[in-house]
Amino acid sequence: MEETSLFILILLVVLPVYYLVLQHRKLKFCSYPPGPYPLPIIGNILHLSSNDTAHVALANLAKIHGPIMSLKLGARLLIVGSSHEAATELLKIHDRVMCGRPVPKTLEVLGDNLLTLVGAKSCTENWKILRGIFKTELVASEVINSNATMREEKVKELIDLLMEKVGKVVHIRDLVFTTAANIVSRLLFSQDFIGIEDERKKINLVKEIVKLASTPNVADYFPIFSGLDVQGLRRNTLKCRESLYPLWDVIVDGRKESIKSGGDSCKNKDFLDVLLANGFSRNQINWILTEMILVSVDITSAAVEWMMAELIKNPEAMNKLGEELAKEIRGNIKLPLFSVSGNMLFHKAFLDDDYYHIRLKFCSYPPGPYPLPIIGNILQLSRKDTAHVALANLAKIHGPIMSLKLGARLLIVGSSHEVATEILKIHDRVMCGRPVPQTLEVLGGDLLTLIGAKYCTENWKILRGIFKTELVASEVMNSNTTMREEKVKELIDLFMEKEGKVVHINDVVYTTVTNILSRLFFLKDFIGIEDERKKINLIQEVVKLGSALNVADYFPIFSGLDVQGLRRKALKCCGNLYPLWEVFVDGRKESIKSGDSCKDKDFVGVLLSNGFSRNQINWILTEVTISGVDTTSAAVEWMMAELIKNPEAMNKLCEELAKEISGNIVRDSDLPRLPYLNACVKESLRLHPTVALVLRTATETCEVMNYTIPKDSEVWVNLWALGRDPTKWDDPFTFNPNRFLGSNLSYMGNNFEYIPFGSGKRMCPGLPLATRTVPLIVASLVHSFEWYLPDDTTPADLDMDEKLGVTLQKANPLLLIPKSKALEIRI
Ligand code: HEM
Repeated sequence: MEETSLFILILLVVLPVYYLVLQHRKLKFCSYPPGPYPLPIIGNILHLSSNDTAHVALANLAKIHGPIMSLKLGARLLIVGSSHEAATELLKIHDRVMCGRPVPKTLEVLGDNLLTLVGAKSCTENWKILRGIFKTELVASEVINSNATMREEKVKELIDLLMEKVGKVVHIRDLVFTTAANIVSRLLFSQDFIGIEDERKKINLVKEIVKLASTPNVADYFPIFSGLDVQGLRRNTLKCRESLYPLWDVIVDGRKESIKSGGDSCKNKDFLDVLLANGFSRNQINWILTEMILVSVDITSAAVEWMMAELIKNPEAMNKLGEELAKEIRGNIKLPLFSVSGNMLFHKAFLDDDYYHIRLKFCSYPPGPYPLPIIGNILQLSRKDTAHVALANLAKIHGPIMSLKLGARLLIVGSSHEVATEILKIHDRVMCGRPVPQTLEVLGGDLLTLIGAKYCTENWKILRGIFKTELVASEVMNSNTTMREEKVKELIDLFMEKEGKVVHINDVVYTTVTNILSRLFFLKDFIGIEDERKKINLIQEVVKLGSALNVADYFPIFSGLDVQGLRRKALKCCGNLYPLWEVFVDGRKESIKSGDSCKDKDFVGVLLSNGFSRNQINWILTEVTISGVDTTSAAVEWMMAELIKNPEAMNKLCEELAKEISGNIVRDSDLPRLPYLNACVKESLRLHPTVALVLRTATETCEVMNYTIPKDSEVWVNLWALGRDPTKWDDPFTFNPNRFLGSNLSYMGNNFEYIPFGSGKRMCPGLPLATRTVPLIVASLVHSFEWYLPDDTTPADLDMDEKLGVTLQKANPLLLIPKSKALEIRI
């Protein structure tokens, strides 16, 4: 027994030593490439003991042993090529033979027996199939081209994220890692793999698998350990798989479901669709998705990180690249990282434990007046009622695109037609947000809202759709012609009664316009003679509160508070206004209930039949009224003031009306035959755009005129400045309607030197109503009356001072005395 034990012991000790000696000798005497002397058993492992600098160690060894070397890693022979000749022989001449891949045993646990690309030990038929699918479905030139927008979007998201981190330290590789992973995942299964909410979880998971796969596994080099997992690498890899595969399962199951339910026919087929259509198993798909992400993402993000590090380290190259980009790139997807030379400074690059962290400092906002600490440029706009003029003056100093700070908020102001074009046309999709004062938020809250919509949400779209079809569609406009004419006739009758007396033009017109709207709302006048000013005052109070500067909007410290009492007052105001709407809304409900079918096609009827709540309807009526009445009545007042101030224009208009109108009543159908009237309206809106500042917010970070406009900045377009731009208008401060005669400048928001109704997604939806109401009222006033200024004021004395609230009003109301022309009715 003892002998047997001894024999086994000898076998166990002597045979491996004999085997190793043999191996060692074989190595010595065969004509393998030269290399450092291998130690018994471990070979040259000590030469490469530091895994993360093996490439450097090998390059140094190549200096001694030549461009092709042999080393021993445990039991494995390793050949290393380090010159282009060696590379040519290995990868070109002997490509067919050298096409195997050493797959670490760690990874084998994941991909073994499966079709695999990077994990294929030799170029098998299965490998060929998979590589074929990869090439056709992922990287064929049509696929690459058709996914250009997707890639640009992903990079844009990266840029937006960097914009949010302006001035902070960012981890370049991690951020790019997410972008690269999502670009690949979009190709694979049309979804982002790493969402914002995932934070580092998924990134860490992928990195962990990469790390495990690249850790030398003793089982790969010492057959004696083959099949064992002494370092726990396989166990840890399987653990990672347990976390990763369920993530793939969700995606694959979701896709299977959608295919089962008929699928999304509009969606292009992606890689996953092809795998499923080809009957790939769940395990197979999980592995393919894993290896695609593993091989592509780490490598791509490292490449970007290195390139950034080199550019930072080589400012000359960075500048040259910056110049090339500034010269060649047009449009908004310019990478701000390389923004126009000098606009952005990379302050410092430094190494920490693992990665380059790069501190970025952006200075690429548009120029503007120097902001004071905390309050910023608020003092420059302290007189809110002339903010449009102050901004136009600042633009003369700082240029047509400026940035200012209002407390904590960044404000971008555009004052030229080029800037307006970029903001409202080129970047309309991004600039479609609206800054809603916290005062108004309490009223609109969670309700469907138009003017109060911070973003162009689905709800906003629904409401805008209803607004357009039910209030201003051409059929609605045409079918309500008589109603509008009647309301204007009432206005004329009222002035007839006041003949010889001083009248407040805006007040009277205000009532007319409110009632034109309320007739569209619920077929009744909202403001009756008996109401005196109560309802008008209430509406005007809501407008005033909505336009008052609320500190909570500019200083986050006050956010949610109501230090000026604006929200409280707005709520109180609506508390008084809403019951007044409700009288009419309830009336409409009753009439619908009692089957008054011919009257169910008004706005409120449509809102009720669509199940809108009482509160919702109250708010919609309020917001349409506040956006429509103030603007329209101010437009009439300004135009009347200009006509009084410019008797020549007034006479010309009177002549046109006398010639074209057959009778004492101007009809809606007459308007197209009155070119001078229409030119007067346009000219008046040029000088006095009743919405002087178009207010938007940037919903994403973008670039305008090569400047960075960060997400959430407030963006104003100064229509008042556009209308008075001397580079676009001859004699811009003179009221000269002739300039619009024969001109093709329309209200449609296509000519950016003239956009009184705004442009793009948030353009005024009330335009069709406004452009038929304003000329009808003014033509009627001018056709029926001669107008005189009170107190012997001459037209030259008439002041044109402005006051900016939500709308641009005449600071001193226009007071006039009507004298009937006592026209004969001509039939
Ligand atoms: C002369 C009269 C008017 C002028 C000059 C005017 C001008 C404007 C302007 C410049 C805007 C902002 C556009 C933009 O952001 O690009 C706007 C928005 C709006 N206007 Fe008018 N408007 C007038 C009459 C009306 C009328 C009569 C109504 C309603 C019947 C109305 C309802 C609205 C609404 C609801 C918005 C907000 C749209 C949104 O944010 O989606 N407007 N208006």
